[in-house]
Amino acid sequence: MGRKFFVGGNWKCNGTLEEVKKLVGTLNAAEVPSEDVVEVVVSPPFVFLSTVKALLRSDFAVAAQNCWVRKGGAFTGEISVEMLVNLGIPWVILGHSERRLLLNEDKEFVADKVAYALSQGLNVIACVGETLEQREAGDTLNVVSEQTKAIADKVVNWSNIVIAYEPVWAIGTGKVASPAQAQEVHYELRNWLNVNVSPEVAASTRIIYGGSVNAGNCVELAAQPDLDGFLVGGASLKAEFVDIIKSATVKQG
Ligand SMILES: O=C(CO)COP(=O)(O)O
Repeated sequence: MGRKFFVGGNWKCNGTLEEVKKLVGTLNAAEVPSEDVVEVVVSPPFVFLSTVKALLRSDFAVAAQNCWVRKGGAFTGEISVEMLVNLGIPWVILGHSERRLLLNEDKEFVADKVAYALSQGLNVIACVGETLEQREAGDTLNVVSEQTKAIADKVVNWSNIVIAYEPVWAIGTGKVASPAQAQEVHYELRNWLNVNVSPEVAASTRIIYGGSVNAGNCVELAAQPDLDGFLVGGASLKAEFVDIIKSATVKQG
């Protein structure tokens, strides 16, 4: 199947220039498994992207946290896909629940962004996930399938997409999904891809987990068969992120 373990660090709206440089220094000094074993991508706020790209070790890549939905132009405050391509930024995170919920990005808008970013050569970390209310109503699988379907309806080539399953109730709350809860949704998402896209896409697409991942819970999560890595928030701002990267070796044994 060849799904290389993927660890993303989503720095969200955090950090000063000094803090960002210090964090990059920590990452650069870290001993981690080789690029054959794990793909590492960190996502600083837009204003620090160039600095991080210039200073970061060459085996780690950078991602933007958002982009405009179509070609750039008269869209005050937005950052275009073309600009990211121009700066050599290879990845973008799209559809994060903080943008879906706080900035009212609906699934069609997210899917349009994914399709446009891919069309211009970016790799996309596409986030899906249910709220606590939706989980308690038994709607988890419906919600994540609908979010994935919106993307699948607009995307032909899946080779540059990583899906991040991030249950909203687990983000920044310290309430991590149990390994079994995560595995169940990852399995169902892969099954959805199998039935609705193709067996090849289901087998090759990485589905990573996000929501209160830390050094203490990453190994058990990483051991789940349909979990191909992590999208880490809070812990990606700390040296602990290195331990999370190292959990990739769980897949080797
Ligand atoms: O939203 C997340 C990553 O995109 C997860 O955030 P936390 O790891 O802080 O829960």
